[in-house]
Amino acid sequence: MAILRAAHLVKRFGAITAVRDVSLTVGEGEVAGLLGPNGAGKSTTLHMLLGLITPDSGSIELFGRELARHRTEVLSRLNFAASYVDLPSVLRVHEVLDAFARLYALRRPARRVAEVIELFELGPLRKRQMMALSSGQRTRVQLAKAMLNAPRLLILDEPTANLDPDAGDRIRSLLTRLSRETGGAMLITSHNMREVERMCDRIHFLSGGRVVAAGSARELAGRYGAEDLEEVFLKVARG
Ligand SMILES: Nc1ncnc2c1ncn2[C@@H]1O[C@H](COP(=O)(O)OP(=O)(O)OP(=O)(O)O)[C@@H](O)[C@H]1O
Repeated sequence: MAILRAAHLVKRFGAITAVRDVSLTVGEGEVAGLLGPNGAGKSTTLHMLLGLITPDSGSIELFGRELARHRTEVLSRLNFAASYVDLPSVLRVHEVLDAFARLYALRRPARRVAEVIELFELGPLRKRQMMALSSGQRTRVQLAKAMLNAPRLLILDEPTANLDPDAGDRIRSLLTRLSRETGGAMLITSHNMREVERMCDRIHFLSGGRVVAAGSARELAGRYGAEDLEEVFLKVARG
């Protein structure tokens, strides 16, 4: 079953058409990638899928229900993390997680907070203020917050941006393990082609606000006569 089905999304900001025609599906347990050059419309697409902005046209179905008509219900089954979203800097790690656990109206908030602290190895940091964390540590808190409600779809906008290769590699391993263990689907944007090759079952390539190619990394490389996804990216981005 498709967890997410978006069809012919369009979004304009005044004279700018950020998204012209984006259709994509994400299946149960699938890790899907959204790739494309700067300004291709990736974040705008994610923000429509999250109900943060409304498409000018097109449709979004999550878990078989229309987002526009079942907003509260479907949004409670997904979560989001992005490198550009800051969590309150004066709060301590456990306070941030406690606050979101309550916001999500979890049945056993304290227990779930303890579980994600363990999962993301945040125990030694739980009393640290957010402002005193490194980028890699902050990313782990973002992901812990995003896993609080055990989402069936986790949407990640550049989850490893700003991380050094070691921290990025740890986060990728963790996300891969999470998707395998929980069976939850993920939709990820990234400019790191090796990350996408390693993590994503299926890739949607955006350019100029349109999906111009979709398939696995291997299928795309074959279709474009390319060695790897990096070469596919260059061929697609340069038309
Ligand atoms: N709120 C807004 N108002 C006006 N234009 C916007 C707005 N948000 C996005 N845009 C424009 O829409 C286009 C798509 O932007 P978007 O952020 O979706 O691209 P992106 O693929 O996520 O890029 P990047 O890889 O740089 O993050 C860009 O031309 C951008 O300038």
